[in-house]
Amino acid sequence: MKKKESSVVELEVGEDGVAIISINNPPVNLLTVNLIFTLKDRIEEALLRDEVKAIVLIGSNGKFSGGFDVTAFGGRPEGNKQMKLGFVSIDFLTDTLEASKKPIVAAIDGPTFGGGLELALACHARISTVSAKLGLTELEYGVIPGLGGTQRLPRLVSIHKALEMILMSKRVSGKEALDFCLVDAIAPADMLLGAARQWALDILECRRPWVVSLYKTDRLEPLAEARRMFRTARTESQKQNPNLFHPLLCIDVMEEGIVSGPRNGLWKEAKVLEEVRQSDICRGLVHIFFARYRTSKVPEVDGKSLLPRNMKKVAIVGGGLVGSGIATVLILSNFDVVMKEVNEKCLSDGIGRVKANLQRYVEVGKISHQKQKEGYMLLKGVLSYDSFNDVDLVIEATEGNVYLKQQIFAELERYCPRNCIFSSNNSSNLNLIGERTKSHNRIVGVNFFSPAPVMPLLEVVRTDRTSPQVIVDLIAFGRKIGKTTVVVGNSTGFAINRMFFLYLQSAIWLIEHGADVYVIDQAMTRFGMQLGPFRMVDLLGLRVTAAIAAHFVENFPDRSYKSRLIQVMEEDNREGEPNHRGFYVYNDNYKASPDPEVMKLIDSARNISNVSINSKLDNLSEGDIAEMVLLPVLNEACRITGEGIAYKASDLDVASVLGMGFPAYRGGIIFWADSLGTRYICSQLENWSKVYGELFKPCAYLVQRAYSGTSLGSQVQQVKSHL
Ligand SMILES: C[C@H](O)CC(=O)SCCNC(=O)CCNC(=O)[C@H](O)C(C)(C)COP(=O)(O)OP(=O)(O)OC[C@H]1O[C@@H](n2cnc3c(N)ncnc32)[C@H](O)[C@@H]1OP(=O)(O)O
Repeated sequence: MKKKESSVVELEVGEDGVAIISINNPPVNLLTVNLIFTLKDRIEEALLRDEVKAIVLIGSNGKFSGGFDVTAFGGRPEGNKQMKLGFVSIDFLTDTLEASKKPIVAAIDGPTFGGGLELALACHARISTVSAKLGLTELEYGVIPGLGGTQRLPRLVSIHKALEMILMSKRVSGKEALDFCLVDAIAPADMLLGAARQWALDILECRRPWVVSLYKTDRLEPLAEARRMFRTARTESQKQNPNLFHPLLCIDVMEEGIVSGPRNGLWKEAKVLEEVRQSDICRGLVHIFFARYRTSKVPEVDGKSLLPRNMKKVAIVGGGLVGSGIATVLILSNFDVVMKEVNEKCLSDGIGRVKANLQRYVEVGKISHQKQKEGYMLLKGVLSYDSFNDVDLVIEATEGNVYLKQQIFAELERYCPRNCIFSSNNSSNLNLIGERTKSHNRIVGVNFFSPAPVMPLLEVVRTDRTSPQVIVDLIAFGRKIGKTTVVVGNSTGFAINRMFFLYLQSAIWLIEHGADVYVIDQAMTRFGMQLGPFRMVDLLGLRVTAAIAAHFVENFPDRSYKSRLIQVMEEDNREGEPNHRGFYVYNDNYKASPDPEVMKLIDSARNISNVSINSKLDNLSEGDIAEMVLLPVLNEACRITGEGIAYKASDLDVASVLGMGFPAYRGGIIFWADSLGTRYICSQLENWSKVYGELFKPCAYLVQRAYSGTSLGSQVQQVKSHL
């Protein structure tokens, strides 16, 4: 065998005349402009060499390609190479690779996303392993498939399926891909190369079809139906994300290819890609993509030398709403779970809630009956700590006071193994909770957000004594249960609840001073928040909200706005979603409708607090509302950073997106604020605080950043945590 190597793309010609071209750019074989040009050289070389009859394209180490390196997106194009990116799809993929006179087959294993899958789509056949993961995920980064994916995918799998895959950035397994003809055959990983090789020779010898995806038409729907599908897709996309324009441009590009022919579609794709990759939306989404990776880099925790311990069994103390939600998450991730309660009744209620959660998942098709059955087997209910002798982690999720929690932690120390991690899911001070133990190095906060099975964030709270090993273990634990972990320092409310509280405070302040509940919620969802503040309170439940509020007012009396509204609503028997009455009323399917009665309750709260309506606040624009609600949240985020509770500003971006529903395409609360500028924000808050009071007063950290003209996202000089 003759072998020619380049650092990132290798070419090797076998005795059967099949050239194996292998992408070799660890860890996930990302594509860069340079790599693509090298790949083009290798393919041209193989096409020129007489002994080469056919070509197989593969990725090294069982990973076809994680797609294009998205660091290239979100900024200005740099130099000529970047400028060529959009045109690679025509010069190289279409006119060289797809038009080649020798058959080219993609051998697909592992991640095959974005540009990686687009490379494979331009080949004349695709052989995959069952477990490979394929998808055109570009919309998640604010761009569109730019290497021909908008044109080839509909022609291979139908317009209907392509729209679904591209607009939802849907990832499918090799097995699913075979079912709808995205791949031509499946092979076991150790036989993949051989199967692809044979397939390429079969094409050459006319035993298999030589398919040029770009010109395939047999799977396309008739034109009138296609137009209807594009129209529906536009309407749906606008309904779901009215502020995003790149999905609409993507649909335009797909339609162009169907109506005016694929070559025109390719040119339009190239043009649109250049446009969207420089947009603010792309910048925000790429920022969040990398910020999520950075959350696992925690000061004084060496993630390279410390290996996470394998956790298998978790105990949960408390089977209430929160405890049973956490138990559900863990069971679905195959952990053995021990749930402890204080008496038979509470225990059977707790277990009943977990079972109801699993049953609901079966009904909506999220899990199979088999998985439900396995879930039941993983859960054990207990009334004593006796079966805690082999648990790896305990999560305390009770509603008790600090004294009761101290007692629980003292018991844990008696019954659990020496390496077991003790954690608490609440906003109390961890140093206080662990006071009656000698286990401070393994005490940590593990905060899930409600509803635990749905919310993708895990907040891990570290005290000054929590060991780095515990942090490494919990980051791995978070990954295993499908959550992104943000590690923060120990303080009242930690990070996410502090931001959430301000979201609520500023909104309540506005309605008590004259703004309308539903106008505020609408302004915030139009800004892009997943839920307006009042809809969010209903989802969380008024009882939980009242508890968070009381905690804050007690701990931050000088800057808390002391409203009686939540209390007045509770007295009116409003629990939020749990009893279908809160700021909204809910039908049996939890569809929310405004409730005119709420106005009367707001009036009572105003009377109790002696607040009068300010006519200026009646007529705020949606943009003004968004700023008046969110700048106090940002102010709190600045305090959290300034106090050293958050280690990186970008951690709060991730926390705001995953924990509060802040729009990812605005890059998170800090990234968004930097787009407004610290001087502007500070002067807005200063003006409001003069008229409206302490709630709006900019904190010292923000004032200092505004004064020095430094962005909030730039590296924080690490302030010592106030622990
Ligand atoms: C022009 C084209 O149409 C546009 C495109 O191709 S858009 C890009 C589409 N690609 C994707 O959506 C893939 C995104 N990546 C992933 O889903 C996962 O990384 C993966 C499934 C490929 C691999 O997962 P896994 O093996 O767990 O590795 P993971 O830890 O995630 O990533 C390894 C490193 O690669 C980086 N990385 C992964 N995908 C990247 C990408 N597309 N761009 C830049 N960096 C990327 C990660 O940041 C990480 O860096 P770090 O080690 O410095 O933290």
